[in-house]
Amino acid sequence: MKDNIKAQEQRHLDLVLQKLDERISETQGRIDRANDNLKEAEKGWRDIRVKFSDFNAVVETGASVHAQQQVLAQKERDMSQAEVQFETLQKLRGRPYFARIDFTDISNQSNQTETIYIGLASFSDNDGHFYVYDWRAPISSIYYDGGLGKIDYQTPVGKQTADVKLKRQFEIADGIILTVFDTEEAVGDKLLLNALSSDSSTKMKSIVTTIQHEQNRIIRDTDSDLLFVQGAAGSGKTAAVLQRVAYLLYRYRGKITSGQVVLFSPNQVFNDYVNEVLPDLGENNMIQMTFYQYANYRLPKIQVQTLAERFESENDPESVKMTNLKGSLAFFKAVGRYSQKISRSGMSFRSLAFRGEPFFKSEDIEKIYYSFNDNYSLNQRLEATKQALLRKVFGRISSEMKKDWVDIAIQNLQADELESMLGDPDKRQYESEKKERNELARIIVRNALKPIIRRIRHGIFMNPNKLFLGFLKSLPQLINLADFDISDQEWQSAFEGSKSDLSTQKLNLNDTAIYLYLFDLVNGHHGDRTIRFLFVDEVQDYTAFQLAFLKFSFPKAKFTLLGDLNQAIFTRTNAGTLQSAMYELFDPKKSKTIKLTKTYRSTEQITNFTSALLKDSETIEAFAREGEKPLFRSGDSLKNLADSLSRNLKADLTTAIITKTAAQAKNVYEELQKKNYQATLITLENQRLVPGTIIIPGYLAKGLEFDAVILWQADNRNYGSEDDRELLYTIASRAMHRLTVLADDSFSSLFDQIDQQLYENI
Ligand SMILES: Nc1ncnc2c1ncn2[C@@H]1O[C@H](COP(=O)(O)OP(=O)(O)OP(=O)(O)O)[C@@H](O)[C@H]1O
Repeated sequence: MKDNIKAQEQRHLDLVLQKLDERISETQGRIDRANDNLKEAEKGWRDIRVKFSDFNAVVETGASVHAQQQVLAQKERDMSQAEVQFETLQKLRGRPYFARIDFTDISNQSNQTETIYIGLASFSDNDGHFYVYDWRAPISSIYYDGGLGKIDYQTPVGKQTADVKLKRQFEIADGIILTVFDTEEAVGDKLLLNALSSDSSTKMKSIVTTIQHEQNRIIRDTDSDLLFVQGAAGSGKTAAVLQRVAYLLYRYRGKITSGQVVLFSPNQVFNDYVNEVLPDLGENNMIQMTFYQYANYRLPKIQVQTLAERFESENDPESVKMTNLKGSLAFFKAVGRYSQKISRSGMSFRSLAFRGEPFFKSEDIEKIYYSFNDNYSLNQRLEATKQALLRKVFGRISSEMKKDWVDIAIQNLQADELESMLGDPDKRQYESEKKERNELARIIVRNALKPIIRRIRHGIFMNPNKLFLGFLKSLPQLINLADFDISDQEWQSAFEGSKSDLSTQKLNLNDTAIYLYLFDLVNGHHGDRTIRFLFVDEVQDYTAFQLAFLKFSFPKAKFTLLGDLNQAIFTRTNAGTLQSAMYELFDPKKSKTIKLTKTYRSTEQITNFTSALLKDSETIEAFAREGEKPLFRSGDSLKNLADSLSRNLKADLTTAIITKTAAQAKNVYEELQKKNYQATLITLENQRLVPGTIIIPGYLAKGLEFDAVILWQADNRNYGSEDDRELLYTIASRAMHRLTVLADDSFSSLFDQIDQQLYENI
């Protein structure tokens, strides 16, 4: 019976492949024709006569150039459409579909059973018969959402119901059906187990064939302005979010592009790790950056604290208490209040000099700034000040022209300078020498004034550093510090820290967000309104302030925040606080939280162990995939490391040795080199993952996964305080198949709470 089904399905597959082949050769023909057309069109340039003899000739030339450009653009569009289609067809050729569903559409009240096949993209013939449905099509949702029987699915015109009679899954390779199985579940565990048992790779893979019901809710959500996803390590948050981007680009095709979607990721190594998923799904990558990159791009002249500095600096200027304050929504609001105060007084200015002399003193600019109507917004005030200053600058031109420095400048002019100012000497016609001198003087003065004009136009007469420090200084009047358990003295010393940082053009990450927000408010910036969807991965490492600032900076974007509150290695954010802060910023009616409790990355043994490491953790359910218990090995770490590495090598696993700091990683690397052991050291964000053994500090391993993880020197020296628990959990949960914990002597007491049955001590 089963063979019979397989044979029938193979016949159907052969038919689809034949249709695909036909379409591929048709498309190849279109590409060839489009190519010929393009070449032909390019020849059109030769027919354009460039004429500048009179005005009409110039207009005529311009019109022909424009027409030629239009023709070329159209041909290029034809060409690239054909190429995109060709690529999609080629992808389908390898594996046209992965599932089949038979159902009756209850909403239609028709009793006819329909059969659809689901794959990476839609494929239909010219009569509109669909051989394959895109996994993102509304109807495809029923594949992910349930077993057999009645299932609702959302379409752009509302909810529909289908009665599912058959769900069939396929494994296909090179045009041959390897396995067929019918299932009554949403996505059969067998298929999922196959997907999860495979080896890790340096690039994340797509999960379209095995998306789980809860993940599908995340992927297809279009109602929420704020979608908050809380999920344990390895529960597929990142995977879901990447499929979500692909889904949104499909759902809003023609309305949004990948350039209107931004993903804030934990570090650049991670950016590199995930950057093939969307192209594999036939979509372009969204914009991806870290918060540090964004801040750095906004403040090119200031050295923003890097990830390594933030994690490794021994004398971290910001205590947890201070981060709680500076990262709070209350602080964010205080910046807003301060900026309103600024419309009455307190703005800081810098003098503008001209030829070494003050042109505008800061007090003069201040007087102008506050001379306008009280109800001017900060933006209007700034614009009005710019206009007033520019008027004064232009008003100075004629008096400046009479000055001696101008005469000297004229006398020193070289012939070529003179020519570039006044044009060809043979064609110059001035009534008098005086007129010629005046013309030269005007040009010289205008040129000399250019820098000051530019500074005025760019608002460089404001002093953002002073403004920022002024704000910090007056904070005790804006916020009750005691609510954050901070004394005036502690605040004063934090203020001194920020002041001294700024004197060397540096800012820590808390201060950066504050500085930028205040700067944007006083400059009347309203953020980037083109971005429609914004994702923040590892949101637990952000403060409420940073998130509120992102909302301010991308006011038209719908937010999807993904986090695991058990992995808060930077902020030690309290779960509830971050979530409730976000609910305060968005309309609660348009906000949703989805929890993912099942984890997929690690074997059941590893997940049980890592969950036991947590205190008051959210529910974590392991996916049933068998493996070894984690191994604890104490004694000579280097010897144990070599043993563990060779064991993993025998099992064909790639291994990450994860240390606490970059310095330790470097040390391990040097030791391995002495033993001629091949490994790659990753200590900088801009490095890429490579196959084989890697050595990496924990904070750069965020969001990544490896076949095997060796946790380096997991003793009390490295992980001695409660604050290290999240980091330890984050590192251990990177392991897919095997976890080894090493310590020279005794293990960190953070492991004490774990039932000894859950690991093996050797
Ligand atoms: N539905 C699924 N089908 C197949 N594989 C899945 C599925 N969901 C998740 N995975 C796999 O599980 C692993 C972990 O997923 P992912 O990295 O998205 O988790 P995460 O929640 O972002 O984890 P972390 O918070 O630890 O970074 C990945 O290898 C991913 O491909």
